Formats: sequence, structure tokens, C-alpha cells
Amino acid sequence: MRVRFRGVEVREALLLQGPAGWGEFSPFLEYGDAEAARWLAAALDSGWRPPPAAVRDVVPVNATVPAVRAADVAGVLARFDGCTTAKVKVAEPGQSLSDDVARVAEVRALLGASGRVRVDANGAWTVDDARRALAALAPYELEYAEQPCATLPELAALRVDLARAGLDVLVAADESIRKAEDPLRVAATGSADVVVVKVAPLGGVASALEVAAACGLPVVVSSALDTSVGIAGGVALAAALPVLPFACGLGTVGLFERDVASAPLRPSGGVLSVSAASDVAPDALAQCAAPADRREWWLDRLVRCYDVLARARAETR
Ligand SMILES: O=C(O)CCC(=O)c1ccccc1C(=O)O
Ligand SMILES: [Mg+2]
Repeated sequence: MRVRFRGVEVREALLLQGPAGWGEFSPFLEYGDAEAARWLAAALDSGWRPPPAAVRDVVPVNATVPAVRAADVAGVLARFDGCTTAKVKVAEPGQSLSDDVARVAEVRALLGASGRVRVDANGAWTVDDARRALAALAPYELEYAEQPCATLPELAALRVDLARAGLDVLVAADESIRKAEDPLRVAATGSADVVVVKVAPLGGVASALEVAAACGLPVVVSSALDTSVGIAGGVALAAALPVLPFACGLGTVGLFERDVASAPLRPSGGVLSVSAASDVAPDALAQCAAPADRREWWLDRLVRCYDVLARARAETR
């Protein structure tokens, strides 16, 4: 990583190659096998099943701004060519609301009035914190706040509070979709206006497409900090959605120092092209190769997660 992002400084991924292409298995290191197994289902889906039919040629992409100092915002935005929407991380542990306000103000100043700015608190705020923070951020006209609070009842309560306070900011659900037993509860309980849909944690493009359709809410496709292999899955999902009202969080290859593809899937002119082939390049792969002990760790994890999937499939038979 160029900049530390959600505590990650080195991003690790296991890539596998199937008859339909490459697949990425890169659950975060702290995830247990049950959660990581869904990411494996996505990798297998990508390697063994062709993507769904695309209904668009390009996918608009947002810049992703980690919880950096305001002075470092320009350098981050420069890595997202032509992106006029930015997602800004807020509520970082150890930082204060004034850090968030300064970072968001800088993003708004650099994007100008026609840019779109959203924030992501990763569930760190209470309902009161969120109302206070979103009031302080109101001058910067946010398009939405992603996972402002952790739970569905809090998100639902916040939506009511924001409306009462005349604060006109949409609430988006991310963790409440990707880490939930039942991702459809977000929509069913009126807990969000927008849903963030990620291919890997939802078990693949086909199942993410089903979740998106069943939610019946506007969808933003976002990355899980994937290599170009995983990003290609996000692009396939975004390309297949009947409507795509927001820029997608698929520009994150720009946060990496290196990537595994010959032509890394980084946005140009604010978009990713749906047809852009991104072949895994042997020399790029070699440059990203993990040390032997990490390789062993990932292969063990792969075997354990495959076992989780195989057992789940045997049960449903
Ligand atoms: O949405 C984006 O702009 C990029 C993706 C992103 O923020 C992300 C990437 C990996 C893990 C968690 C998150 C997140 O949205 O919280
Ligand atoms: Mg998020």
C-alpha cells in the first residue's frame, strides 16, 4: 500500500486460475474461515463462470481517500485520474471530528462545487456522534454517509434523526450488507437509502447481482481493496446492473504500489472501461510474490475455506 488503509499496510491475495479466468481470494487476515469462505466462493465463481451480460461500456469510479492529513489529500486525489467523486474515510480511531472536517473540506475545495463527496465511517459513530458529525460536515454537501453506525437499528434511528434535523444526507450500508447473515434485512428494515455491494464478501458476481436486485435500493459497487483480478469482478457486476446512479469504489488499485496485472485496472478520465482486459502478468506476479511462510499460510487457509464450502454444499444437497 502507498498509504495505510483500514489498518492494512501490505495487502495479501491468493490468485487462482480457472477455465474462465483468474479469481482472487483475499479475505482480510483477521477474518475467520466461515466469513473467508464466502470470498473463496467469489474466487471460484470468477475462475469457473463467465461474467453476466454487460449493459454499459464504462463504469464511473470514485477516488478513495484514506484517513490522511488534509495536506496529503491532493497527493491521494492525483492517483485517481479524472474522478469527480471522492469517498473520504472518517471516524478513524485516534483522530477527531476536526480532522475529519479538515480532510472533507480539503476534498471539497479540490473537487469544486460540481464534485461529489461522500464519507465512510465504517460503523464507528453512535447515532449522536453521527448526527453531530454530519451536521458539522453539512457545509460540504455530502452525497451520502457510508455505514455511519454499526447496527441496523442505529442506522434506521439516524435516518429519522437526520430528517428531523433537516440534514439532507443519504445513508449507505456497507458492513451491514457484506458482513450480515442476511444482507436483505437492510432494505426490509428501512435502515439505508443506498446499498454498497462488494463481490468478494457476497460470494461472487452472480450472487452479488441477486442481492442487489432483491434489495431494491440504489447500488454502489465497491472494491474490497482487491488487486486488478478482484476489481475486474466489481466492474463486471457494475456493468451488469440495470441502473448505476453513483460512481463506484473500484479505483482502489491506485492505492497500491504495485499490482499483478500488465495493465492495472486504474480509472482514466474518471471511469473504468468494461472491456479493458487486464491480464495477470508473469513478471508483475513475480514482483508481488509472497514469502514462503505467507504462501503456506494462504494455502492452508484455502484448504480450510474450501472445506467450509464443501460442507455447506453437502448440507444443502
Ligand atoms: O469504496 C471505496 O471507495 C473503496 C473501497 C473501500 O473503501 C473499502 C475497501 C476495503 C475494505 C473496506 C472498504 C470500505 O468501504 O469500508
Ligand atoms: Mg465502507
